[in-house]
Amino acid sequence: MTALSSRSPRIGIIGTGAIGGYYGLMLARAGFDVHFLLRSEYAAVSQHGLHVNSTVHGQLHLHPVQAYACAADMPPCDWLLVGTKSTGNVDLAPTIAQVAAPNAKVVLLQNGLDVEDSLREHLPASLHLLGGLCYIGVHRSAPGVVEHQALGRVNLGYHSGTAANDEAQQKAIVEEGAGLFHRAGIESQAMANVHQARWHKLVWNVPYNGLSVLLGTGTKAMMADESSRELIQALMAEVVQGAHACGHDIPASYAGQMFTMTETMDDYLPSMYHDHEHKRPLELAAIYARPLAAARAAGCELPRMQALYQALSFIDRHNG
Ligand SMILES: NC(=O)C1=CN([C@@H]2O[C@H](COP(=O)(O)OP(=O)(O)OC[C@H]3O[C@@H](n4cnc5c(N)ncnc54)[C@H](OP(=O)(O)O)[C@@H]3O)[C@@H](O)[C@H]2O)C=CC1
Ligand SMILES: CC(C)(CO)C(=O)C(=O)O
Repeated sequence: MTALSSRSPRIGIIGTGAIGGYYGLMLARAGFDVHFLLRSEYAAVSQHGLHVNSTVHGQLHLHPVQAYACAADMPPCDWLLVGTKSTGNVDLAPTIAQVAAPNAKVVLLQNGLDVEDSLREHLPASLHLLGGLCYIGVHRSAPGVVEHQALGRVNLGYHSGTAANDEAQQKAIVEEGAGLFHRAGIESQAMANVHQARWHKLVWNVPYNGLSVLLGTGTKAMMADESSRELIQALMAEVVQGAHACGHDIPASYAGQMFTMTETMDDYLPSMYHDHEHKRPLELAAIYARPLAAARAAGCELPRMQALYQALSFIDRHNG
């Protein structure tokens, strides 16, 4: 097992949107050396800093920000937190490779199944790749401004890299990652199986993300209507069925817990709703196409999820 570095690690945020901005700001406020890669919001963040308006922590401001418009200008980072949408993963590997210190750990803070796969094949073999499951409600309201509505936990699981055959090293890496978040006051759990953890997260994202776009509404209205409640429950049951077919046991009670949790939440617009509003591509491959294909390959058809995916594909193609 390789020894973990004792100096404070340098953290790079690749894609400073709602997720990257929130977690990056929290880590920087905890004293970590955090460097932020931005695209369209570079000028605003360089000038005015990053703002988080949080229902949990109040109004937070980070200024100045170590902000970059170009990956080549960033210093080598030990941990890279990727906060871009999964729709851009195929093109992201050169950017990550440019910023990564030797043996760096790259965490994909994204929703969806196996989002790591398309990136892994283009990354240097020496980099460790982890999945990060964010249980949080955040969105951007203006350049450099993030609204934090609820929650915040990040669950981490090892995906691939040179520790693939060394469970003890994987555990040490994942626990080191969780430790960074803990030091910033953020809940984080190590997950033994990242594929299973991604299926778990889909139980919420499959119904609510897609239906928010299709029905044009947030969770409150969906949870108040008998037809949408039935559809949500049926979609959740299909995700659990798909996970089972792929060899991942999700307890039957888990879907019920997610449903009840959403009933108690304030009205919430999932990230796919915001993507549709802003005419950005929807994360349909990660949240729908890939799980559907995995379930089908295991002999399991998920008809309601398939219908939702087809309707969303139409909407996505006509939203440009
Ligand atoms: N928002 C939420 O509450 C949750 C989101 N997630 C998941 O987290 C992921 C990120 O979502 P979210 O933060 O909401 O998305 P955002 O759209 O808010 O953020 C994405 C950011 O990545 C930037 N970006 C994209 N490509 C590049 C690039 N090549 N170089 C530099 N920057 C780039 C975008 O810049 P630009 O402004 O130029 O487009 C944007 O700032 C998604 O997979 C989502 O499903 C998971 C749980 C909750
Ligand atoms: C539902 C929520 C807010 C918490 O599980 C979430 O994680 C998401 O929007 O993806």
